[in-house]
Amino acid sequence: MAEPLKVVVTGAAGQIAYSLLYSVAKGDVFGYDQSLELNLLDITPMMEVLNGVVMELQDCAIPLVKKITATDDPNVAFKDVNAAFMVGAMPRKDGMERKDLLKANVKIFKAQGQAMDKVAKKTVRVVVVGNPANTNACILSRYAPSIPKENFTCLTRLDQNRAQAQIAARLGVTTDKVTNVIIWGNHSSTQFPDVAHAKVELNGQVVPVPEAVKDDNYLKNDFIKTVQQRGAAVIKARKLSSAMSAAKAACDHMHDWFVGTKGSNWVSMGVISDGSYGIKEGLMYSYPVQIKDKKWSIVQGLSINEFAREKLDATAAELDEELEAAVAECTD
Ligand SMILES: NC(=O)c1ccc[n+]([C@@H]2O[C@H](COP(=O)([O-])OP(=O)(O)OC[C@H]3O[C@@H](n4cnc5c(N)ncnc54)[C@H](O)[C@@H]3O)[C@@H](O)[C@H]2O)c1
Ligand SMILES: O=C(O)C[C@H](O)C(=O)O
Repeated sequence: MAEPLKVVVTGAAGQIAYSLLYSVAKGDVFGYDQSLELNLLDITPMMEVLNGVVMELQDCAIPLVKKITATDDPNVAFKDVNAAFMVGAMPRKDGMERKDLLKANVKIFKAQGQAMDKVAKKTVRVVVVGNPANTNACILSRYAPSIPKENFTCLTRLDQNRAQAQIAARLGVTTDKVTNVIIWGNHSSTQFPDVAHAKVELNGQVVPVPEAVKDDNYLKNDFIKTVQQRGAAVIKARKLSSAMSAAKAACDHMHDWFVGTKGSNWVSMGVISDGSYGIKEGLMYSYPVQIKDKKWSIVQGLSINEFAREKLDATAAELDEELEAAVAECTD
């Protein structure tokens, strides 16, 4: 068996982590023959709860898990880690937008970036889940300058999974038949779920999603709104934000980063913009990416019509504003 991989989960006593830790521990993300050392970080008042999570993980009796370290010290949690799931942050309540969390959460990512910079492996691969995820990831990266910017990403896979599931249900197929849906921009209500380049396998034939759906009005209106508002709909119903689906998406994201994408398929990830598709450099923007040898690259050359252009720019403008506010918040 390969050397153990060191994985940190922050917010480990919270609700997303409760699903996430089980999936990671049993091998869904890094492989069923990859042993693991799990570092669990939460804040001091949550240490008793976290201890309960550790007991449950032990009681799962999963042979892949070689060691579990529960701590409230980021310098211990991030020490030599290969992969980081950055979940620890306050979730929004009914009626809030995710950017309303900026004030409460962004400083967590500043402090954790500083710790990561000191003690994490320079090859660590990081996915930020805590909201506002894109901007938190940007701040985390800024405060960990010794780690390449490409190693910081944020989660928009939940939005992709939601979009894929909506299209699959509409066409009466399973979700695996729908590929190459794109989430552009911010993990917020300005995100642009785009199926212009998506494909679906229908009766053994692969066809473009717009051709299969045959309802442009639905794709330009209800479909987009449903995906944009899905997080809020879950909060309204559950009185808690999505957790099982968020954990599954975080696992999908990290799995594909480590294992790679298949053939001409792509997935959506928030990554640092290099100016592709006219988006300002330095924003943490969700793009379609392909992954090989644990390196992502933005899919180039997709046609962007006027409708899409407007949406790509609107979500970029929101990210720009958020980042400005976050930087101001972090300047003491
Ligand atoms: N990007 C996405 O797709 C997505 C999806 C769902 C939820 N989220 C976000 O994920 C975050 C976590 O959601 P949840 O439902 O698990 O919340 P939760 O409140 O159940 O758990 C959050 C945990 O983080 C801990 N925490 C707070 N500050 C911390 C710090 N400085 N260091 C370490 N841990 C800290 C809390 O003590 C708590 O245990 C929220 O911000 C939520 O909005 C993002
Ligand atoms: O909507 C939220 O605030 C939680 C999460 O970001 C989601 O998309 O479900």
